Amino acid sequence: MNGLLIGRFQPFHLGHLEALQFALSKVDKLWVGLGSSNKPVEKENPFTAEQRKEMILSSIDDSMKEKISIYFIPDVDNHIRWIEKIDTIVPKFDIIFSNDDLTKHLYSKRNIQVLAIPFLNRESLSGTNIRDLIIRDQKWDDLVPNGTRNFLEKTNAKQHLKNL
Ligand SMILES: Nc1ncnc2c1ncn2[C@@H]1O[C@H](COP(=O)(O)OP(=O)(O)OP(=O)(O)O)[C@@H](O)[C@H]1O
Ligand SMILES: NC(=O)c1ccc[n+]([C@@H]2O[C@H](COP(=O)(O)O)[C@@H](O)[C@H]2O)c1
Repeated sequence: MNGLLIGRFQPFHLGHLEALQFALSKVDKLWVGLGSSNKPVEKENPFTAEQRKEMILSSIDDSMKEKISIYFIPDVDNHIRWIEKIDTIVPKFDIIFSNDDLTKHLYSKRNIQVLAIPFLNRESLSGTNIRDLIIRDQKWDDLVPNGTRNFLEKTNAKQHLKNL
């Protein structure tokens, strides 16, 4: 069985890692969709799709890499066209992993199971919170995997975020 999990991963954090592990406990192959791949870099979307892919690949081990493929999913002005667009980008899948009501609704008319993802420590583990901690010079590095931490440090993400 194949599954799809779409997220923004701005940046890829330990909650996202847990979400991928949860999804992989249900499917053999997981397509990870990097949402808003066509959005310009801005405060809420500070990292490009290529950079988010780098964070994910440097944060997961080889056995996970074998089961995951990453795809770029652009935003589209119409939701129906968005899921049609996804069909042209990712291979067939049986399950979509999402906590988003709109995504659940969009796929409810198809023969695709929608599974909710259990949240891990959601108060701390959200992209919004981590971006905010980085900007405010607060401790954030224990909320992300090593791959993401190294990426954010080497690219001087603090300054980048402050400049947006
Ligand atoms: N703490 C968490 N534990 C488990 N799953 C999570 C957690 N945070 C996000 N997810 C899931 O990961 C997927 C991608 O989420 P997304 O990229 O929107 O992250 P986010 O941290 O909520 O982002 P932001 O705060 O920037 O909106 C979604 O399915 C979301 O439900
Ligand atoms: N019409 C659209 O382009 C459309 C609809 C729903 C979600 N998305 C994208 O999917 C990604 C994940 O969204 P949620 O965090 O709302 O599940 C985001 O990048 C979001 O922009 C796009």
